[in-house]
This record gives sequence, structure tokens and C-alpha cells, in this order.
Amino acid sequence: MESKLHIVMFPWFAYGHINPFIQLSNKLSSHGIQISFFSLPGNVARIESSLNNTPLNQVIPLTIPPTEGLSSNFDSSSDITPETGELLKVALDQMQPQVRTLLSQLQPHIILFDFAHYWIPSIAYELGIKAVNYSVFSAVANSYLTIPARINDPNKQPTVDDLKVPPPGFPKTSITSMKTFQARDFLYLFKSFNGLPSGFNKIMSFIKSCDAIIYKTCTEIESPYIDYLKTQIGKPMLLAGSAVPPPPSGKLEEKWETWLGKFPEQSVIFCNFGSETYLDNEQIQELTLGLELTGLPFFLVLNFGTGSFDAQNKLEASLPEGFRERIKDRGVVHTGWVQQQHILAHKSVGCYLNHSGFSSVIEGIVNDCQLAFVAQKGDQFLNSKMFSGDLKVGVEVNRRDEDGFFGKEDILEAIKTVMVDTDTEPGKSIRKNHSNWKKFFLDKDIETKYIANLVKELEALVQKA
Ligand SMILES: C[C@@H]1O[C@H](OP(=O)(O)OP(=O)(O)OC[C@H]2O[C@@H](n3ccc(=O)[nH]c3=O)[C@H](O)[C@@H]2O)[C@H](O)[C@H](O)[C@H]1O
Repeated sequence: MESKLHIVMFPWFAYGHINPFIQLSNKLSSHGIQISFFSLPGNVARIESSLNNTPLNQVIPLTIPPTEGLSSNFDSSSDITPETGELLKVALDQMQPQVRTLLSQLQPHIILFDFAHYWIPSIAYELGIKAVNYSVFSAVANSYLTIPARINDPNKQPTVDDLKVPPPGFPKTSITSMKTFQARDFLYLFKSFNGLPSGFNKIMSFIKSCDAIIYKTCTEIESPYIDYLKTQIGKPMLLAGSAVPPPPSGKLEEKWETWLGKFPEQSVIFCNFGSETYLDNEQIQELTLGLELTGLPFFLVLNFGTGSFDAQNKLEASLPEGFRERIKDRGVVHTGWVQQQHILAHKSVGCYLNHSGFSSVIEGIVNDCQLAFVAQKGDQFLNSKMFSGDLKVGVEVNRRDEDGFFGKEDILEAIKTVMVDTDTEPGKSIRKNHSNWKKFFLDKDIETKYIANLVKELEALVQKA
């Protein structure tokens, strides 16, 4: 039966967050649920182009309040750097009156909100709307970092040493400790910027006040972490399934189709770092030299967090001297957005070196691309360990404990393991696991079951007083 629910979607303003909210919207919309999607004006056209086009659905632009430090002509459609991100969080908090007015006009049954929107539950409660957090982070990342057991004294920040080990009660999995550079990166979550609560405190605040939390995962992949979260959260926990991205529409751009078509099947290494992850110049040097060392064809995408502004100059300045000339017959280096799913689906692509973004990894698995991970921040470090250590579907690039440095030989080694040494371990098992997980992710019945169940649980939540 068609659902009569009306849900407001309110993701964080970066595409790594907007995309999973759109994907969930479309799945819920196919059950007749009405979607109103909040975002910034610069994102509206792109959301409209992906959101199911039904008379019920709408994208509502929010006005960005004047915010000290945030340029008055800030365009949310370009990359959001960490600095702009913190200013945008200030702007987000100032949007409370406008969000309250919109919600009281729309009167949805539920609002699905993201990690930074800790004030949504109190507004929603006043208006009789259910407030549900939709976590776009994996269960492994949530359970290692953002659960009450992570901190025993709310007035004390954890140290690097604290963050190197899992919180008390954490399940016994391949994750027993993290490297120093990774733990140092996790500190970001506990810092306060511009006088706002830290990311960790925001999450702790809405865990207490929201009506439920939806995780973008399934028990088949992450059951130990999901079970642990259940002991920590104390709120209804709903699962949206593995969130395999829908097949892409249209065709791959002619120039890339032609370029990839020159190479044998499964020979090309595709290398891309998602929508909000940028390597520094030292990493780019080692990565490019490592790709050169493999002797294989490669397609490398590098971005710099500045949108299209000056990106080409930054790219040229970051490459090793003479690199373009040396690799011109077998390598391309590109800056800007590419049709990742089309590229991964191309028969010439056999390896995907990536940053362990959850959707990106799954796109690699369903497309027969062997996976090598060089995670850069936060949740990516935990995804990378879970996919390589628990599921054993790929390999992590070796990194130095203190600062995460990797050399060109480390890149070569990881790629050889999954692409060349496939008759010996661990490459042999990784290929086998990859192919088993591919079958799982492509099983439509599993996905359908999760979404049908989620719809039922959301309806039940709305019925509750
Ligand atoms: C929750 C947040 O997700 C994040 O964003 P990210 O973009 O990396 O997400 P992915 O899951 O890789 O997803 C990225 C999505 O963008 C698509 N794409 C990307 C680049 C491109 O050039 N072309 C494309 O089509 C890609 O196909 C995938 O669907 C980060 O990990 C972050 O750590 C995490 O907090």
C-alpha cells in the first residue's frame, strides 16, 4: 500500500551528505512518501535533477544568513573546504527561525536531519513532528567515535592515546587499534569552532533528544557494530540497507570512453577521492610516482577544495617534473567531477584506488574493480579497516604510524597485491571475497526488504504518541 507520510530531508550542505539523502528520498518516494528537501540555493538544480520527479516532491532553498567570514557571494555548489564548512555550521545554526517557520507551514510527519543539526529535535518536538537522525556514516565509524562510551568526563577532551583504542565494550573485530595519525585526525570531532559545541557534543545532544536514528547500512555487513550501537544509543535504531547507489543514467563522456577503450580488459587503475577529500602535494608526488612505477594504465582524478577556481594551475604545480610527458601514452590526470560510476563500470577498469568513502567502495565492489584504500580522514579510516580487515575485499596502502606518510613503493605494493599477485595470498582471497560481496550488493531483494521494513517502522513511529 502507498504510504501517506510526508518527510522533510535536511542533509548537511556537502554532496557527500546530500547524495545519500537523495538516494534514500527516492527509495521512500517509490513507496508514495512525499519528500520536501531543504538545501542551499546553489545546490537546488543538482538535487532537482536527481530527486524523483513526482508532483509531491519539492526542493526548498534556504536563505544563507549573513555570516562573518563567509563570503557574501558564497556558492554552495562548489567544494566546501574545512574552513568554509565551519563557517557554514555557524550559518546553519542561524537558520533556526527560518527552518521553524518552514516546518510549521509544511507540517511534515517526520524530519530526517544530519550530524550538525543538533537543534532540530527541540523545534520538531514543539511542532509535533518526529525528529529522526539519518547517519550517512558507517556503523563502524559511529561505534568507534560517536557513542557515549567514548568519553567518561564530558568536560575533558580525549587524547590521541585515548582515540588510538576502541571505546569500552567495542566488539571484537579486526579493529583493535588505530594509528597515531588517524587518532590525531579524530581529535577534530572533539574540538569546538566559532564558539559552537563540538561535533561530538552535537551528536550526543541529538542522540538524547531525537525520536530515532536511521543508519545507512545492513546487518550482513556491519552486525557487530550495529549490535554495539544498540547498547549505546538507547533510541529506536532503523536500518536503510546497504545503500547501493542506483545505476547511473546516460553514457560516459565520449573522450573518456575512447581513452579507456584503448586498453585491455581490467587493466586500468582508476583513482579518485570522492567529493570532499583532497591530498596534499607530498602525497600527490608519491601517489603519481607510485602509479608510474606500476607500469599499468591509470586515470587519476585530483581536486583541491577550491571548485574550478585555479584548480588546473594547482594540479600542474603538484605533479612531479616531467611526469605528464613520461606517462602520456598510458595515464591521464584530471581535475574536476567525473562520471565515477560509468568509469568504474568500464570494462578496461580493473582497479580502484580510493579514499574509502562508503558509497565509493560499494560502487567499486559492484563493478568488478579490485580495491586499494588510502583513507584521508575521520570515518574513512574506519571504513578502510572494516572493508580490508573484516570483509577482506581490498587492501590498505601501508602508512607510517606518526604522520600517515606513504611512499611510491607502498602504492605499488598495494596495487600489485590486488591486481598482479592474484594467485597468491592475500590477493587470491580478496578476489574471491570481492566476487561474493558483489553478488550480495546486487541482490535487489535484500535492498527492497530493508526499505519496505524502514517504511513500516517510520509509519509506526508517527503513530506513537
Ligand atoms: C559521509 C561523507 O562522505 C564523504 O563524501 P565522499 O564524497 O567521499 O563520499 P563517497 O561515499 O565516496 O561518495 C561519493 C559519491 O560521489 C560520486 N562522485 C564523486 C566524485 C566524482 O568525481 N564523481 C562522482 O560521481 C561517487 O560516484 C559517489 O557516489 C566522505 O567520505 C566523508 O569522509 C564522509 O564523511
